Amino acid sequence: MRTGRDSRPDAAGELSLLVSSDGMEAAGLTEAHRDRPDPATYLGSGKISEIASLARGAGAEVLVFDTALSAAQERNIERASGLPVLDRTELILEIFQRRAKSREGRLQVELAKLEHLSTRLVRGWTHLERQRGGLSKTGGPGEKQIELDRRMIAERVKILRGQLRRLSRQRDTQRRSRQRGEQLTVSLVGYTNAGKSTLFNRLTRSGAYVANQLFATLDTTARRCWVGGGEMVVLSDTVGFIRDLPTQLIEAFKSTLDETVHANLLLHVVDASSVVREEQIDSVNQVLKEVGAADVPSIIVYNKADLAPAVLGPVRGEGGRIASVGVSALTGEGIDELRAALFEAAQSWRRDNALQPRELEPWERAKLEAEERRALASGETGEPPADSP
Ligand SMILES: Nc1nc2c(ncn2[C@@H]2O[C@H](COP(=O)(O)OP(=O)(O)OP(=O)(O)O)[C@@H](O)[C@H]2O)c(=O)[nH]1
Ligand SMILES: [Mg+2]
Repeated sequence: MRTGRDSRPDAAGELSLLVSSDGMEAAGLTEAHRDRPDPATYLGSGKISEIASLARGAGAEVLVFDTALSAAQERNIERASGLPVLDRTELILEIFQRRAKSREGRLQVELAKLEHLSTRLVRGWTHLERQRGGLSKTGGPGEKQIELDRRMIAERVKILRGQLRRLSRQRDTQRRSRQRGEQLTVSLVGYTNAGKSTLFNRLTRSGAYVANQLFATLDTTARRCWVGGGEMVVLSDTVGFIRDLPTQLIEAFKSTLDETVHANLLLHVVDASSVVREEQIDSVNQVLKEVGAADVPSIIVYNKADLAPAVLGPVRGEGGRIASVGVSALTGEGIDELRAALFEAAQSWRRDNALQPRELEPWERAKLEAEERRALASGETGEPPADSP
């Protein structure tokens, strides 16, 4: 179900991917356009009954709205249609919950869900009710119950915040020790499903989880990445962004997103084959701004060049620095140019900060050499092309 004046051609595809990423199957899709949403029901009553009968005809068990609904709107649509309703925020929260694997990830999602829940309690509507067994037909819980729920939530939120703060301190320490390594730290950012993990695996020869679903990656992983000429960078794969990322998630994922804020360089990975790639770039820049990473230098990586070959080849911008490169993380096309760009970035970062390459520990050198041997054996030299500095 899509509403509003949203007529981007890819929005339907994104909604279908979101729905399937939550383990559901889309039974049908319908659009509604309203200049101003009804404060009580979002849509008009005629439209809601139309949707309800469509949904029943298609055997749907839940209505998903590709927009944020207020607690009251949600409750009223559920009553009018007789079907449970998920709005866009809740759908994304559900997906995050499915994906969260690490302890930190689980805590972050739980916190985000509770924060969301507490906004829903304000109007005397509780989703705990749904968890307790089906839709209430009697007009919601009593004030006393709401008070209890609210107190329980507040206590749990406090505990979660404390645990997350401790984990965040650990993360800071790890990050500082990495930064003492005096290597350029590079963070992959981009719209969900752009191919960040595929690119991460290609560059670091590791096995991060890749899937054609939204938010496949929730946790941050960092690996060394050899970029040729004896130069190395530390590359992090991170959670993908999406248009209108729920603010509760941004807040809860603060420490994960901090990896991005503290990176020396961002590789902004773009699905070059998407018809809405400019909008996706804007959405990502918006989230970067919200997390305070707007000023971190970045290179745009147009990925999926196998589907959009026009993007191949580096483009230089201000001061001769590389502004964008085109690659296919899938086929490996353009990867040498990307490595060369990283090599260049690492060298100029070193120059700017008057840093010497760090003396490697023996085990690091051994690991690096093994990596290099593997790279050579698989036909990837990892060396910058001959014409680069
Ligand atoms: N054709 C093509 N598909 C690609 C390329 N890179 C990645 N993909 C596919 O795009 C989908 C998403 O890839 P991921 O690497 O999981 O994307 P991601 O950006 O890490 O996604 P999230 O972790 O969900 O944010 C997968 O089906 C990949 O196989 C590419 O260069 N070309
Ligand atoms: Mg990923």
